[in-house]
Order: sequence, then structure tokens, then C-alpha cells
Amino acid sequence: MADPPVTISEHEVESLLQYSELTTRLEKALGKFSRGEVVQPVRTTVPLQKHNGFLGLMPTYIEHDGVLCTKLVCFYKREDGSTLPSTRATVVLLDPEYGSVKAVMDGEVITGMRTAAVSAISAKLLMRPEAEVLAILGTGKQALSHYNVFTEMFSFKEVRVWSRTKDRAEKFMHSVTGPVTPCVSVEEAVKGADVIVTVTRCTEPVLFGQWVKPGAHVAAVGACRPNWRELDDVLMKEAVVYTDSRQGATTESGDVILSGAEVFAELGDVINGTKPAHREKTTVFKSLGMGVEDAVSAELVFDQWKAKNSQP
Ligand SMILES: NC(=O)C1=CN([C@@H]2O[C@H](COP(=O)(O)OP(=O)(O)OC[C@H]3O[C@@H](n4cnc5c(N)ncnc54)[C@H](O)[C@@H]3O)[C@@H](O)[C@H]2O)C=CC1
Ligand SMILES: O=C(O)C1=NCCCC1
Repeated sequence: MADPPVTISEHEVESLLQYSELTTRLEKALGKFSRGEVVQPVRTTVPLQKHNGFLGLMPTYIEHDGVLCTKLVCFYKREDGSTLPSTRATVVLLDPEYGSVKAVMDGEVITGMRTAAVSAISAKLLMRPEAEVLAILGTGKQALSHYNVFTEMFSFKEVRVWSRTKDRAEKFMHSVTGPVTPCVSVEEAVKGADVIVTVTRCTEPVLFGQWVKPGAHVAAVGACRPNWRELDDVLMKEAVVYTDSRQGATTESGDVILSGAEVFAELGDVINGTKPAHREKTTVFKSLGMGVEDAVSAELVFDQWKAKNSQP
């Protein structure tokens, strides 16, 4: 008889996950994914038309590691000023042999941290070594997790943040401990920036190639629907485009599909050494988010939870 599933709250997940171990596991998982060692269909999305959103189903099986997992994530195109969350997620970890549920855990922190950690891996692989200026477009949940991991992993001389209102950019600045320059326009934020993170909910391009410094690295995290955009055609066509999943990007990314840009490689290909990292060129990492990222994060949370809760 299987043990009943454990429930792990948002607060507990937060106390159990650290970027250092998470990033190591995610890097290995991206490599495995691109070597074909992970069963992970492209996310199934169910439209929630009445609420202007989608339910995404993200099942994943890593046979070699005995990890079976699925995330249920609802994401919405919220009206400006809405106080409702734009993403809500739950992660379910299963026993692949018995099919029983081992753990049900909050997916908010996992989604925030694993997405930011994968963007940081993209920057580690693709930004110029002398990178000094980071620009973050957007000031929501992902902006905060990206700020946290980028400032933990790298030593930028300046971090700039842009939001559509000055108030929001200033509020973000006051919510973090390190120095931040709030910017009133995207152009001001990205001018001369070496690394640009786009974490907005916008559905039309907000970042234009004409403003991007040649050789900069862009981690594009929002716009995860085939008709949503964050980046313009000029940037998509000038840059060398990397993704988490080629199949995911060519199915779900408006920036890739509508610009007609070619996907050069998956991050896992670079990690596996089968495709080069073009640090000297302008690069875009188009992130869609993958079930395998949630699976290894949930397994890490569960391992830590068991260690903490085991009898002495
Ligand atoms: N690639 C991935 O793995 C993941 C992607 N996402 C996506 O990342 C984006 C950000 O997510 P969260 O930070 O959780 O959302 P959030 O709602 O906490 O923050 C969104 C930010 O975008 C800004 N924004 C909204 N509409 C805008 C517009 N038209 N133009 C410019 N800025 C606008 C908001 O003011 C806010 O600063 C969303 O599009 C979400 O779907 C979320 C989770 C994972
Ligand atoms: O991977 C995820 O989780 C998400 N990706 C895009 C939309 C929101 C959630």
C-alpha cells in the first residue's frame, strides 16, 4: 500500500529550494532533454475563454532517474490594473511504477525559480564574459526571481528596470536589497545593456532590435502563445536564436513563428557540446518553460522535504 501523498506548501517550497543546487540540476536536465532522454510532449493548452486564459498541462517522464511529474498551470492575459495573479501552478510528483501520487506541491515558487534559473543558464552560456549592464523589462513575479538569480550568479555593475509606470519601477527598486536604476522607457533601459531579460505580459513587441547593442544577450520569457510577441522581427532575425525546446518554440512562440526566425539550437545542445555558443553575436534565448524543469525542481524539493522530515 502506497503512503498517502504529502502536500508541500508555497512557504515550504521556498524554504527548501536554493538556486545553486537547482541550477546544477536544471543544467543537467536541459542536456538530457536535448539528448532525447526525456519524455515530454509539448504542453497541452486548454483555452479558458471566459477568463482570458489557458490551462497548461505539462507531463514529463525521466525514465533513467525514475522521475514522473506533471504541472498544472493556469496563465492569463490580465487586464491592466487587475489584482488577480497572471500565473497559478501546482506540481504533482508520481511513482512511475505504481502510478501513485508521492507529493502535491505548490508550483508558484518552482515556476518563478526554475524559469529564472534557466534564463541565468542561458546568460552563463551566451552573454559576453565582460557583461556589465543588466536590463529587466517588467516588474512582476518573474522580474523578481530573475533579479534574484542574476545578481546571485553574476556581478553586474548596473541593473536597470523598466515598467510601464515609473511608480512600478520604483516600487520594484525598493523591494530588493541591491542597487537598481528605474527607467522610464524601454529604450533608456536597454541602451548599451549587455543582457536584457523580458518578463512582461505583453502580446505586442516591446523590445526593438534597433535599440539592442550588437553582441547583447536577450532572455525572452513572456509571450508564450503563438500570437503573442515581446520582440520585434528585426531583433529575431538579426540574433542567433536559442530555445529550451525547438518543438515547443515552433509550436508556441509568436516571436519565433510570426517573425519566421530560424531556431539555431536548444540550450541543451550547447550544454552537450553539439552546437556552439555564439557569445560574440547578438543572441536571443526564447524561453517557453518545460515540464522537465518542473520535474527536476519538484524532485529536489521532495528530496529536501524527506531529509527534513525523516525520523532521527
Ligand atoms: N517562459 C516561461 O517558462 C514562463 C513564462 N511566463 C510568462 O512570463 C511573463 C511574466 O510572468 P509574471 O512575472 O509571473 O507576471 P506578472 O503579472 O507578475 O508580471 C507581468 C509584468 O508585465 C507587465 N505588463 C503587463 N502588460 C504589459 C504590456 N502590455 N506591456 C508591457 N508590460 C506589461 C506588468 O506590469 C508586470 O510588470 C508572463 O507572460 C508569463 O506568462 C511565466 C512563467 C514561466
Ligand atoms: O512553463 C510555464 O510554467 C509557463 N510557461 C508559459 C506560460 C506560463 C507558465
